[in-house]
Amino acid sequence: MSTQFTLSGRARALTSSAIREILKVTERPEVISFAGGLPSPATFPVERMREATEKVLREAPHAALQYGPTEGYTPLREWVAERLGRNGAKIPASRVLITTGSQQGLDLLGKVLIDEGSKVLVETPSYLGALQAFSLFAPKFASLPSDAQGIVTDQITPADLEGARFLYCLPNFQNPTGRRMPLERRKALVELAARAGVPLVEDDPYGELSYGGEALPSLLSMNPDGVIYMGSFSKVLAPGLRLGYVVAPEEILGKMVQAKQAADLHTPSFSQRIVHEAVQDGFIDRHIPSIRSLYGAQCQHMLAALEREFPKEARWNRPEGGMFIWVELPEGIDTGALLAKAIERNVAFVPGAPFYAAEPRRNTLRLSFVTVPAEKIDQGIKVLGELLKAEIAAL
Ligand SMILES: Cc1ncc(COP(=O)(O)O)c(CN[C@@H](CCCC(=O)O)C(=O)O)c1O
Repeated sequence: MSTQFTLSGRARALTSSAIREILKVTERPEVISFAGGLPSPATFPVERMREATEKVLREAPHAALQYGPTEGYTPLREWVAERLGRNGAKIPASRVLITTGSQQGLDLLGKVLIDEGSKVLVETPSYLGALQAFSLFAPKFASLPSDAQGIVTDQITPADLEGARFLYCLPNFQNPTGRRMPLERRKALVELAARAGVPLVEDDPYGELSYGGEALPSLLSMNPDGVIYMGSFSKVLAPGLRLGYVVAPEEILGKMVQAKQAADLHTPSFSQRIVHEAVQDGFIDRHIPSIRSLYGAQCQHMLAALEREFPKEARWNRPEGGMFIWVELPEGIDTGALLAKAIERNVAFVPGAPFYAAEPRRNTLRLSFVTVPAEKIDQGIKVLGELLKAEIAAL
């Protein structure tokens, strides 16, 4: 009798991350990948991390290799709270939970806030990793009207907000569109959500990657008791550390801690202590300008290549920070089918459809401009331009 595995209904409903699936293909060195939001390896502070690792193993080896508290390494929680405080959000360290990447924060939020059929408000489009994490709990997504500046707050009605468990948004350099929500809309969104009693979930892994260096106030800073904030070390240090954090009012955070206990007990002590050591003495503030400068140059390089190589019918944004350019093509173009042809020519991107909770616009695609060097951007965009011109000619 062969072993019979019976999948749970939840497992049967699981789908793969389009980004993760494409990344399997892009491991071939000849592939020029604009797919994953993988930070440029040139930004990884290798020497700093080596020194921090050696210091941690010299000064606190047993604590670094031992189990630790689910909430996280207290000095790191305090560092996060202090840094957010300098950016205008006065919150106690007791509201900070260190997570295994901010992606785990999305999973924990789903576990704690979503029942089957719960109404969850999202942007149009939104981060596919969040849609995937939340979908595990079978919510009823409601996509909010959005434009080049994010959620169109003056089109939100009380009926939109009625009964929503939370509203998930990315005000800074949004994934996948690269857009940034202006101050007036941030204030309006916080006001609308507070009046309706709907929690805001502010996902902010790219907040410090503004090319101009200036920052707009976080939603968290405007209403700490009504906003759950998520941050990450992935884009300002390195994603392989798998270190992120969630900031939430104590009642919710306590439930996320319980959910995390059941998931992984705690975030690796080793990573937390190394990162805490690495970020001392203002290292992050000295390090981030070099990332902004590189990504700003990469962005300008890709924009020039798009102007040069893409068909005149294509439209795209001009981001002021972050890692992504969002391309819209004529109706009838299916970027899912286009990806297969692009991969045959060793170029990869993420088709737009998986970023939509409903009514996917298949004539869209996301390009990450930070991961490959400038000359590869030229080569890859030239190939995509040729493929797009052929597709449009065949419409
Ligand atoms: C809005 C938003 N929220 C959370 C995450 C997860 O970042 P971490 O877990 O903190 O590394 C991300 C990272 N997303 C990247 C990386 C995904 C990498 C991958 O799936 O391999 C992307 O969209 O390509 C994000 O953009």
